[in-house]
Amino acid sequence: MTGKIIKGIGGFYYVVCENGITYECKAKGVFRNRKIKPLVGDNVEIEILDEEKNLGNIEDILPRFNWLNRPAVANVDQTVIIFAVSAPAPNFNLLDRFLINMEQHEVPTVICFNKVDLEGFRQSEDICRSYTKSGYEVLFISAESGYGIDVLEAVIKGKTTVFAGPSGVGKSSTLNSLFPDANVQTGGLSEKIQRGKHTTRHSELMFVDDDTYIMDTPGFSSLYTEEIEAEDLKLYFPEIAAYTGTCKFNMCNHISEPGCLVKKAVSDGRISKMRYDDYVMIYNELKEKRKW
Ligand SMILES: Nc1nc2c(ncn2[C@@H]2O[C@H](COP(=O)(O)OP(=O)(O)OP(=O)(O)O)[C@@H](O)[C@H]2O)c(=O)[nH]1
Ligand SMILES: [Zn+2]
Repeated sequence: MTGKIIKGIGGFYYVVCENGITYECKAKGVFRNRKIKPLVGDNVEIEILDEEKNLGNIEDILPRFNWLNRPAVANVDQTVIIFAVSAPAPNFNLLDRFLINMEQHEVPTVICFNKVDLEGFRQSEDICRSYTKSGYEVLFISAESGYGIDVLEAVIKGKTTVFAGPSGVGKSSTLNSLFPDANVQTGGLSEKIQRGKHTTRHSELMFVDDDTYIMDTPGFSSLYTEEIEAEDLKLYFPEIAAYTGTCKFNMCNHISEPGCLVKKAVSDGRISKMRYDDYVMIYNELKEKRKW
């Protein structure tokens, strides 16, 4: 039988199968020789050992189409990154770093700006909207008033979505308005939300309905753990990557080379100046790092 790992604790994996039953499994399959560890989100082949107690054994891990380190999860259709338009004001630099990370792992990202009911929205609206120019889907919502929640609901339907966002942006409120009675289906999404910060949290996919799964990630401070070569950074800004091979120099890094079409696009307003400035800042950081 095939199923999906939704949780892994202490050597046990919880696998939801096509029949809707969750089996508690150990991993003793042949894949162990291949030195891969099962991840939450993995689609697996299981052998059922005990129908009554719902026990099984993971026999094989089906190929992954992507995976993330933090949170550790495989086969992610998308991430929804939540920021507030105000209170707290969006940290666009943090957003850009998050987006790089997702591009690196080839996980599509939907950017969701919450708290549009607040006055402060006017100050950040234009920059928030400019992310569509970078190629991202941008949603505006208010968990408080319910504005846009239906659109977000449609975005996550039938997909496996990782929710991320810095503290205080209203991620929990958003999840609660999406799934007001989630604990019925997920075995305690709202309970989980209320448990707060002091509980050790492990990655866990929550089954919403047919083919719809979500994962809530607590905070995301340790973003920049993976190595990137400065010269590869341009690949992870979609609006910059679009210019690959078009500048005067084929290997142009779009920093200070003559005949750079990216710099021209920035001065013409086709590429966001703020995004480009973040690109240059991070590029220089990566260059500096290499000297050490
Ligand atoms: N005005 C307004 N306030 C909101 C909205 N959504 C959430 N808030 C408020 O923002 C604060 C933070 O909301 P939470 O849902 O706890 O935020 P969180 O992102 O889960 O924060 P952490 O628990 O720290 O990770 C709370 O006081 C909420 O009432 C919204 O759409 N509009
Ligand atoms: Zn260039």
